[in-house]
Amino acid sequence: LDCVNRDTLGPQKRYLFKRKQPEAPNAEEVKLKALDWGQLNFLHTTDTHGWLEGHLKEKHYGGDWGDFSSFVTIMKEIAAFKQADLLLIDTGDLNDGNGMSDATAVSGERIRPLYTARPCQTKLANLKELPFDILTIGNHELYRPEIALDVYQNFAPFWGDRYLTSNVQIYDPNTGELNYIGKQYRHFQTKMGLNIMAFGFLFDFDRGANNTVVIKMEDSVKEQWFLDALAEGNVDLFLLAGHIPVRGSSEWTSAITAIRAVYPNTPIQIFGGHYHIRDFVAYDSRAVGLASGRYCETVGWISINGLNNTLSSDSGTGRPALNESTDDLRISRKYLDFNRFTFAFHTNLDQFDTRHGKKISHEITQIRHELNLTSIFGCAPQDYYLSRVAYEDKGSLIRLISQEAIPSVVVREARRNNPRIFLMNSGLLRFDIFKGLFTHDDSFIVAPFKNSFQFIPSVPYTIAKGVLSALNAGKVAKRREPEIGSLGNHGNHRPISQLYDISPGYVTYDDFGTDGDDTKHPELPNYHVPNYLQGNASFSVSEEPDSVDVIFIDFIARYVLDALKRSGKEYSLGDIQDYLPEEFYSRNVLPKYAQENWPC
Ligand SMILES: Nc1ccn([C@@H]2O[C@H](COP(=O)(O)O)[C@@H](O)[C@H]2O)c(=O)n1
Ligand SMILES: [Zn+2]
Ligand SMILES: [Zn+2]
Repeated sequence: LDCVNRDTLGPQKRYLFKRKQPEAPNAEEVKLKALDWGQLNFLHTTDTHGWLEGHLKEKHYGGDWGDFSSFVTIMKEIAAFKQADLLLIDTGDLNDGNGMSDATAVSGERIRPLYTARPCQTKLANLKELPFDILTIGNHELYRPEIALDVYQNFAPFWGDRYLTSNVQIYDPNTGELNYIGKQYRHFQTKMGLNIMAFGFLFDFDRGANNTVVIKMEDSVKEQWFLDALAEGNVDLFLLAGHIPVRGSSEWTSAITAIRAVYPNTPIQIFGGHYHIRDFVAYDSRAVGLASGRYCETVGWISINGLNNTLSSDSGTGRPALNESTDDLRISRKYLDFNRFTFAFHTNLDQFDTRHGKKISHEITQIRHELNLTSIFGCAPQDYYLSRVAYEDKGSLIRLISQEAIPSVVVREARRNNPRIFLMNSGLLRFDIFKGLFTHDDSFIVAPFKNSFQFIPSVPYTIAKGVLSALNAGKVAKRREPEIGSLGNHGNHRPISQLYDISPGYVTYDDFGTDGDDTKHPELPNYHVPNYLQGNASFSVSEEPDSVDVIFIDFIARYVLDALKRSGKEYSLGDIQDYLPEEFYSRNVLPKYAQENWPC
């Protein structure tokens, strides 16, 4: 392959037969196990949110998009050698969460091309770097009209029938027509001859920009085009890629029910996302779903054997979807840590870089430089965690933001002495702050959104003091909380049984048990984060002022109105004013706070 550096790759047998443990790059020495390969295999990313530079401050998630490109390219070669299929899937939310994606005029405009980058010509048709087979859209591609348009005009056309938005549409600015952003489905044959019908869905999202439409999934799967697609027949496996949590989502129930009405036994493989966790669910004896985390921390792996009642030569691997099932279908799943050590191990190559992967890594460095991502606002005096410590802890990020940073930097001079409360959704905070340099990049990593501050002046305190609890009891302006058994940002939790001397990380308990994490980490603590937070200024908690200014993030305005009503007073949109005269967004709070409070 032109894109593979033959000097380092060598003949295939060098990496296919000599399985040796590559030298661990640092103290994080772990014993990984070879992956179970099947007839049909998948690698999956989701909710990358611009983290293509990798985690610069956490080595165990330190691989970048170039490393991943090399990994995927070689894994596809290994699949070809094994006469197996390997498909690469992504389930959306490409922007919002990192300087790489958000320090640009239109979020994601510099990172989306890194998905489609094809700087070397290949002799093989369809070999793209990265060679995604199916992608779908996330809610973050739809919040702002210009992002949705960029996806529609540039990203979707590149992928053709690989970019599936079966229930997401956009008004074409040139024709005024309502069109699907991508294609509705793809019916294709794999290299090894498996017939796959793929769809790409978004959860029932109602906050998209005005130029977009999301059709509820229960309606989508009743539409004629969907029924016609099912009627085409000749399907060995349904592949449903969706920006939808795999556990407990009525959206997936609708899709599985619709397919099962026509195909009671055909395997269904779901790839989900949006909750930012690792998870795997068995829906029935031939339908399973995988969620592969977030932020380029995880690469999900699935292998399937027994399709068309044929067990491959590697038929010993995998297990039935349900414990009690006697079905022939054998499935395995793994959550791989996104780092070079993992990629080297599973390609069985110490040097697994392709020329193309190196180019992508190089381009990432260039983009970071161009976007000035390493410029420094200050030095954080300690770590601040979103959910690793309790709210009362001085290392709590949500306490830092709600009690200190916002009250100190979000000030309308004319009302500086008025008692006031600040209300915000915790979902606007995306990641921890680590002690040390706090950079331009970190400011997007922690709080990427351009949400502005609004307020209702002089609300009676008797009403205002009930708003936070009314908000937390009401509709959620955040991703829905996973159910019990699947808590928090860090996956499902279980007692630690097998630990190595490595960094804390994901410890996952899913429908197949506790052996999903490729690297065994000590478990991170995980404290509940309420959906809404409040800070106060110009009065103390023991005081009862007559009235307060109620200041809030515009993203939650309608929920605040609803909560005020439930607390006893009805306000309307007309009562809401901008709090700050100039453009100042939630993403600007920490840079200003760091400049004023965190000297280096
Ligand atoms: N302008 C915005 C947009 C989104 N949010 C928060 O992000 C959550 C969704 O993120 P996922 O990665 O889980 O899709 C959303 O529920 C909000 O909490 C925001 O604060 N401001
Ligand atoms: Zn997301
Ligand atoms: Zn999402």
